[in-house]
Amino acid sequence: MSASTQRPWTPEEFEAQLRDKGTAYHIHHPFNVMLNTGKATREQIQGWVANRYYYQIIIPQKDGAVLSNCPDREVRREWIQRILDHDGHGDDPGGIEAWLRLGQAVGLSREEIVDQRHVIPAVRFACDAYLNFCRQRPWQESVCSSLTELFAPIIHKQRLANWPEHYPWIESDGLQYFRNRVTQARRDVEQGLAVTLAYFDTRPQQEKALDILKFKLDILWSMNDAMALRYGLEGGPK
Ligand SMILES: O=C(O)c1cc(C(=O)O)c2c(n1)C(=O)C(=O)c1cc(C(=O)O)[nH]c1-2
Repeated sequence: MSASTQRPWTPEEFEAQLRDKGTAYHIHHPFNVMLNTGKATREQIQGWVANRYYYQIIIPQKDGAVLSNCPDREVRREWIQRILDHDGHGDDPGGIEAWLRLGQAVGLSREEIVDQRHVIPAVRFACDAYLNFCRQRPWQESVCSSLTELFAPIIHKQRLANWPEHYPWIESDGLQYFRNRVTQARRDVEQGLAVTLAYFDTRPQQEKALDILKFKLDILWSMNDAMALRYGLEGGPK
């Protein structure tokens, strides 16, 4: 039976299908496994932090794109929080600043992170693909593409659990970004899931949502591929 004639999945089934995609999350990428099992060198950690900075600065830009495409005031009222989380507001310096502190804690200068001298072209292309997708697609599709965050609390918790043990030279304050994200990501996912489960309501639409999530998983995966190529893997290429 083709997808077009099949009954839609129930919200529970659909959510389970989305969660199943977690097998392709970058938590399983050899470069991330190396980082989170204590096998990375100082240079590899620095390379990861400097490159991931580019993802960090793209995120609020893509959230601005979602806002600009969304005519629903109720959604915008919640979504705008994501920009505040990353850019900061009032006394809260925000996630990008927290990332810069992480960079300094791993031994990078603020300047060399901000001027993006370490950002690998393929990492830039991958992040830009995410931004361009969110600029061009209906806002609900962009919301769906944010759902890799379903799997993010685990990866942040893994870092918080393993880095202090394996990399005691990184000051604990530097890990604040990850602490903040555990709760922020859970809240983001609640909103993102509600929109996605409501909007993609036929089987072909639901299948499309799975493809969108895979596209985003591929962005994160290819960033890791690029970093593995540049900085190497423990024990050589895999
Ligand atoms: O460290 C990670 O592995 C990781 C992954 C992801 C993700 O799954 O997209 C995000 C983040 N971190 C993150 O910190 C973050 O703020 C974030 C926002 C988004 C998004 O797509 O809107 N993803 C992620």
